[in-house]
Amino acid sequence: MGGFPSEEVTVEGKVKKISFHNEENGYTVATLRTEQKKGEVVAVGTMVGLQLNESVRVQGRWKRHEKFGLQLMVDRFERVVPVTADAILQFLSSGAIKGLGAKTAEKLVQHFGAATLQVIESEPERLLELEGIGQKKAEGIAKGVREQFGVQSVMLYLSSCGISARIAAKVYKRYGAESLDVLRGNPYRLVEEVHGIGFKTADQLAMQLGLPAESPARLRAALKHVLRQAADEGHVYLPRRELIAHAEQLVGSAVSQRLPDVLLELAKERLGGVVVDLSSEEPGVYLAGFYFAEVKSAARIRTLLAGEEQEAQQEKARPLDEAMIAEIEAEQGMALAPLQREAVAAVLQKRLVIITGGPGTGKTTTVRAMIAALERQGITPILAAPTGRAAKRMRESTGMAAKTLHRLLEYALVEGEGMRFSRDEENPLQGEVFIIDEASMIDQLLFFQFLRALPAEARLVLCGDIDQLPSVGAGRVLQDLIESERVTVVRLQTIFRQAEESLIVKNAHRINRGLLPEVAKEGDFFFLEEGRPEELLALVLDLTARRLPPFLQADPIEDIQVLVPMRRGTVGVDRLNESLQGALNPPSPQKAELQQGGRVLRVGDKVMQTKNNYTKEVFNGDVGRVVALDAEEAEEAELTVAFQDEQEPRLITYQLAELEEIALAYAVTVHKSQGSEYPCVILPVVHQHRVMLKRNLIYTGVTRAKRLVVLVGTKSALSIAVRSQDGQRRHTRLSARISGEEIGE
Ligand SMILES: Nc1ncnc2c1ncn2[C@@H]1O[C@H](COP(=O)(O)OP(=O)(O)OP(=O)(O)O)[C@@H](O)[C@H]1O
Repeated sequence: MGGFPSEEVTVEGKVKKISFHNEENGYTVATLRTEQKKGEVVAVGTMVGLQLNESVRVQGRWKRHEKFGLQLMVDRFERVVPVTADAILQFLSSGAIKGLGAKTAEKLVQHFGAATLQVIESEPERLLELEGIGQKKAEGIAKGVREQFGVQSVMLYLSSCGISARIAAKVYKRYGAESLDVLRGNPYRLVEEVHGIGFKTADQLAMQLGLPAESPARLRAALKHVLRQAADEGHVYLPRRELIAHAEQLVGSAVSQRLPDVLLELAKERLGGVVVDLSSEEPGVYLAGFYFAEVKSAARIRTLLAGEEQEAQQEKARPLDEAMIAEIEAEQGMALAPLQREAVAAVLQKRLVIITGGPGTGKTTTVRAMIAALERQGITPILAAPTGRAAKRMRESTGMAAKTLHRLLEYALVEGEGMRFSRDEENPLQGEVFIIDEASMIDQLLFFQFLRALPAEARLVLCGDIDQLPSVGAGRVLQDLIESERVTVVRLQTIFRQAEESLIVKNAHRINRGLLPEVAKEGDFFFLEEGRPEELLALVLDLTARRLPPFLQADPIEDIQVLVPMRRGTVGVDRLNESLQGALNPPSPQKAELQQGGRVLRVGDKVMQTKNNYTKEVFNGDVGRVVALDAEEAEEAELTVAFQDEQEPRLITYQLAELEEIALAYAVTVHKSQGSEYPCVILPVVHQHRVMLKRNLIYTGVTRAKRLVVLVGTKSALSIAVRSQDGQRRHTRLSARISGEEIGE
C-alpha cells in the first residue's frame, strides 16, 4: 500500500458479495455493484449488519492494496431506503426485520406497493387491513423497521470504537435518535444511564473521541464508578484514601493528582451525587443515596430507642404475665427456655428487639410464642421477610399472612416515576408490631425504605442468623444494629434436643466454630471424597439422578438441590446445569425445546427467576418448572413457567426477549439460595472453588437443607473453607451513628 490518503468519496451500490465478516467487530469485506460507475467496488471496513442484496451508501477513501488492487476503505456506511416495490420486497424478505418472513413481506408489498415502508413506519395500524396480521405482529414489524434505519448509524459509530453490537443496541434503546449527540457530548453519562456500560467502556469511547485524560468528566466518572463498584461488593461507603487509590488505577497516575480536587467539587455540588462524611478521622465518601439511607436509618432507630426509654420511665411497658406464658407453653406443648421467655417479654416491653441464632436454636418457636402473646393483647403483628421464599416459610410456620418487604412497602410502577415504594413517611404502613424474618438479608437501602414507612409508634422485631452470608446489597444492617450495643438482642444459642439429633444442625454449628463437620455412616449428613473435577461432576449426576431419589423417596428435580460455591468451571453452576438437565430432563420428541444463547430450555426444566420482576410479580430466586413452550416461530417464542406459590401453581409467560431473566436451576449458587430451604442439598466443595471457600458460604449452604446434606469434594478444600472467615469487613457507619459516636445530618 502506498501514496497519500485520497479524498473522501461516496459510493452507492448493492451488496453483491460478502467475502469476509467478523461477527465480533463488524469488520467486513464486501463487493458492491455500483450504479455510478456501472462497475464493482470492493469496500472494506466496519459495516455492522450488512446484508446481501441490500442497497447501501458508503463513504471512504480509495487505497491501493498490493495484492487486491484498489479498495474503498469505509469510514461510514448507511442503508439506502429502498424506494421501488421490488427493492422494498427484497429488503423486507431478507430476514433483516425480526419476526417478518418472506410470505408476510410479499403480502405487504402487494397491498401497499412502493408506500409499504412509509405505511409500516408511520401508520402501522393499517397493517391490520391484511388478513393474518394482528395488533402484536403489526407493532413488531413497525418496531423492526424503525430499528433498522435508526440504529444503524449508532451501531456503526460504536462498532468503529470497538463496542459490541449488544451494547450499542442498549445505547440506542436509551437515547434513540439522540444517541450520537449524547456520546459526543459526554460519553461518561452512559456509565450511569445505560446498564451494562462500565467506566472502562465509556473511557474507551471518550479516548476515541479525543477527550483529554484529565477532563473533569472523566475523573468524576472514575470516582463514582469506584464507589458503585464498592457498593456492589457490599460497602456503603469507602474511606477517602481507598477511593482515591482505586480511582488512580483507573485514570492513570499521570492525572491522578487532580482526583482530590475533583472529589471536593463533586461533594460541593448539590446534584453531584457524592457526600464526604467528615465525622470520623478518615473521611468516608458515600454515594448520596447510601449516605442518606444510613444517616436517616440511624436517626429513625435512635427515635425508636428514645421512645423505648420514655416508656420504661413512664412504666408504660406491659409486664410479662406468667399465667399467659403458661397458657402459651401449654398450647405449644413445650416449656420455653429462659432466653425464649426473655424474647417474649422483650416484644411486650421494647420498641426494637433482635433475635439471632443458628439452626435449631428455637427462633421459629420463639416467634410463634411472641405472636401468641401479642394476640392475647389484641395485637395482630405484621409479618414480612426480604425474599418470597422466606415469606412463604414464615406463612407456613406461623399460619399467618406474611409478605415480602417489597410487597409490604408496595413497590410498584408509578406513572412517570418508574418503580418506587408507595409506602413512606407520608403514607406509612399500618400496624403496631412488625416481625421481620431472615433479617440478615436486608441491605441498607431496603432497611431505610422500611424504616421510613414504619409508623412512629410501632414496635419492631428482627429475626435472623448473623453467621449466614451477608446481604447481597450493600450494608451489614443486622450486625451493625447488634454492634451498636443499644438494641435489645436475644442470642439463642442452645440447640434443642430434637434439633440436635440432626447432624445437619450439629454440623452447621461445628462449621460456624471453624470445625470440620462430623460424618456418620447413617444419618442426614454425608461426605463423599472426590477431588477430580470430571469425576466429581459424574458423581453429582449419579447421586441426583440415581442414588438419592430411592433412598429419600424423593423427586430428583423437586426435592434435590445442588448448591455450588461459584458459577464457572467444571464444577460450577453453568456446567452442572447443562449436565443435570441432560440427565434429569433429556431431549424428547414430546418436549418442545428452544436454543438460546448457547443454552437449551426445554419443557419440564427447573428454572429460577434471576431478577425481581414487579410487573410479573416473580422475584429473584423464585423457582419453577417450564410447563409450555411455543417455539414454532423462533422469533415469537413464548415460554410458560409454573411457580409453586401456596397450593396453586402460578403460570407466568415469558417472551423471547425476557428469557434472560430465567436460568436453569438444577444447580444454583449458594448466594442465590439464601432464604430458601430444600429437602436435600448436594454441595460440592473442591479446590477449584478456592476463591469462594469461606466459612459463612458453607454454613449457609448446609443450613438450607431440611432432611439431607451430601458434601462432595475434598477434605482439604472443606477444611480451608471452614477455617477461613470472610476477612473483608464491609465499610458502614450505621453502628457508630446509632450509638452516637457519629451523628451526621
Ligand atoms: N423451648 C423448647 N423446648 C423444647 N424444644 C424446643 C424448644 N424450642 C424449640 N424447640 C424445638 O427445637 C427445634 C428447633 O426449633 P425452631 O424450629 O424454633 O428453631 P429455628 O431456630 O427456627 O431453626 P431453623 O432456623 O432451623 O428453622 C424444633 O424441633 C422445636 O420444636
